[in-house]
Amino acid sequence: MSFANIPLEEKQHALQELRIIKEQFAARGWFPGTSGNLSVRVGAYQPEQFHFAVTASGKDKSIHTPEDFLFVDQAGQPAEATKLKPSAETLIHAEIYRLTGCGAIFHVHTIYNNIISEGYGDTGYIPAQGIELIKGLGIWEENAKIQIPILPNFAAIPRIAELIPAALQQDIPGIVLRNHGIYAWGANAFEAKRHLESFEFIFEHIYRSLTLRG
Ligand SMILES: CSCCC(=O)C(=O)COP(=O)(O)O
Ligand SMILES: [Zn+2]
Repeated sequence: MSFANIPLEEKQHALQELRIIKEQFAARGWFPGTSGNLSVRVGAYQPEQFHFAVTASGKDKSIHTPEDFLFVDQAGQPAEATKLKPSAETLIHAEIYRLTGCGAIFHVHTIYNNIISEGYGDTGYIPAQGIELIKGLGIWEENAKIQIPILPNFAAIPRIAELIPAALQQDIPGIVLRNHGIYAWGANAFEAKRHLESFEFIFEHIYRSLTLRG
């Protein structure tokens, strides 16, 4: 489906969803120093052709402006004429969409995801078990044991993107960049938000449990 053929109402709905999520996450302090980026896919999905709305790069995400979002294609290139620059990490979003066909991807930098990803960075994954919010990831198995993948935080985003296919864990809707932040996704914005909140709960739980035990 070409970008022009995607109904205007669907595009406006995606922008409205992003605006609300952006406001909610900003209120939690989840976009320090302009970090973080958000996207919602629009139109039909084929691995080789799709479109999504993404946050513009370098904006203060705690305020709303008419220049907060733009639409890009599967290669991360603007889908229509604009002076806006897509997020510097758009290629990571594009690769996750290509591999999963998901509907929304949210990326935030938090103290907990940074500290925990550094602590387990050499292991390559964050292990978690016995934390109720694992169910928030859609994993309902009793006492499930999960491994959340960690990728190196290369300066070159294409170098990170090319590691994603091998890093993806079936049933784990997230990837962490070491000492950088998390990407969480879902079939739609509601699910991606639930997954992101669940991951962040898990990271804080691990951090506080380790601190308590000394
Ligand atoms: C200012 S934090 C460094 C860049 C980053 O990791 C990030 O999430 C924000 O980049 P964007 O281009 O999406 O504003
Ligand atoms: Zn980032």
